Amino acid sequence: MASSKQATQQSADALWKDFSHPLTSAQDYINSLRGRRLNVFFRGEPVEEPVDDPVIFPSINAMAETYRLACEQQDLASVPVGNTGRTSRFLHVPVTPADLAAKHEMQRELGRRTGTCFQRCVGLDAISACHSITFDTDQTCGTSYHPRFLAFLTRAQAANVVIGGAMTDPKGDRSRAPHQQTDPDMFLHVVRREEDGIYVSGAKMHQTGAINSHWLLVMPTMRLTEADRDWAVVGAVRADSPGLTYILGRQTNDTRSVDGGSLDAGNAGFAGQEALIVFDRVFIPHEHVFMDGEWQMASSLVERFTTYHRSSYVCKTGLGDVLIGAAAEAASQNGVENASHIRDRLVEMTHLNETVYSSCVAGAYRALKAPSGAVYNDPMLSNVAKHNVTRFPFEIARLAQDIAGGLVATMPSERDLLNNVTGPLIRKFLKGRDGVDTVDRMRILRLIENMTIGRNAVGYLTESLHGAGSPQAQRVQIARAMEIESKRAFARNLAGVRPKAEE
Ligand SMILES: Cc1cc2nc3c(=O)[nH]c(=O)nc-3n(C[C@H](O)[C@H](O)[C@H](O)COP(=O)(O)OP(=O)(O)OC[C@H]3O[C@@H](n4cnc5c(N)ncnc54)[C@H](O)[C@@H]3O)c2cc1C
Repeated sequence: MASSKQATQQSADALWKDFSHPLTSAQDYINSLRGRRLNVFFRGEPVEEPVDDPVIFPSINAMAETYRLACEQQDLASVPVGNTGRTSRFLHVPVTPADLAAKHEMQRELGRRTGTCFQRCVGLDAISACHSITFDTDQTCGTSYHPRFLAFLTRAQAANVVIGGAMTDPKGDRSRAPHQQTDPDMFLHVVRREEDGIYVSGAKMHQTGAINSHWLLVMPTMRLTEADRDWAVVGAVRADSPGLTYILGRQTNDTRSVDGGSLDAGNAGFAGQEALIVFDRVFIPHEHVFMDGEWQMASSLVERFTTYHRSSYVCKTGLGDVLIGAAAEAASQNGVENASHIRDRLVEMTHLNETVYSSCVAGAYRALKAPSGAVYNDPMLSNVAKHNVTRFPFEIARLAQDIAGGLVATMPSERDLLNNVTGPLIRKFLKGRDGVDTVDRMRILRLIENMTIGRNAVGYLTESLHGAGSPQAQRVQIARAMEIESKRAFARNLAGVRPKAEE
């Protein structure tokens, strides 16, 4: 599948030549995705131009919203760069607690504006982790990755591009290390080293915004041993590199986007995107390699990335704001908004949503500083935040469905609404309280369906569960940091239990 050596072995300078003008608007960004001839498959067919595909476009539009927000609220979603310009906050490595807090405010706002995964956080958290870990690697191993990484980041900021964070490998038999797998491609690995760079093969799973990105930053997915040296690889790959194949994930009800109309999609404007990315001998020039063989640094990288990324799930509170609003609207349309148990459910939803927010933001203000100068969220609070996210959106979704009623799952289609026979019947029998347009009621119910069992439930629920690591991954980190011995000492002290030595 790989093209000729000449075609694939491009220098870093050559790889950046298409990015000489910064992307300053949503339209610039959308245009930049055209004509890339990516090797993309969706529902068994190659996709010629993803931008023109009606099922894929809402996911592109969600990413584009990060550019729109940067134009509309400059201070929230962009930062100064160079002497005069600005770049996206998604390309800014936080260096103060206030930076981290601002990032979280931006993420919540984008959640509110899109009601889905806007896909740009993984890349931000990947560059943030690489900033400090390349620095630490250079100190520990005598390498020179950090200056290389800074050079890459400076170019990315100047061009204001989208970077995808590619960590999760297929992993095959989960009880085995990479070198123990029957198929070495179960984890992305170096298959050849040459004077100018390296070639990598394998795959990355569940890649958010994969074909909406300009660059992919590949990283190991777990702690490695010395025997896993070839799997210890970090590097930046252009998303249109030869040797890459993208197989897009299917999302519930995704083809409602081609049914016509805008009602049945629930959220016609925005959607998330995940893909399986297959790497077949993809070339990375040395300038874009930020780890090659330093297996002992893999666990630090994974831990640093997940510390950032687990707090990035603050975005789900923006989605929560939308869903709580939709539930309140549905209650009002049904004439029950003043019922005490309905109000109580809205309070409960808000309490859960703000609990997630508070742990993310508290972790930002209790940030720690890495030797590279980057700051990262308090690890305990970040793990607690993400662990809350593995649960609370599911409860918020349950309460939204409770308030919405069964119609959220049994409602006829927009075409039935347009049909001469069924349309009048639907308008009559799906009516709520007087003064509420039946179609408005249907729209709100479809939005609740979209976020709780439809296309954007991928982003609101399953991603909340598994993204940045499944729940057990957080429990392991919480167990490591919970300092149970000092807590026992507090208890013994108050209870008057003498320390062993005194006995
Ligand atoms: C919507 C979505 C978007 C995502 N976006 C990205 C992205 O942009 N970039 C990226 O890199 N990743 C992404 N991910 C991947 C995410 O990080 C993984 O889904 C997560 O780490 C879990 O890995 P897995 O899906 O392979 O599940 P598994 O690892 O198979 O986990 C399934 C279950 O098995 C258990 N388990 C796993 N390994 C072991 C073991 N060794 N011993 C005992 N139990 C085990 C887990 O605790 C879990 O309960 C995304 C995931 C989703 C759902």
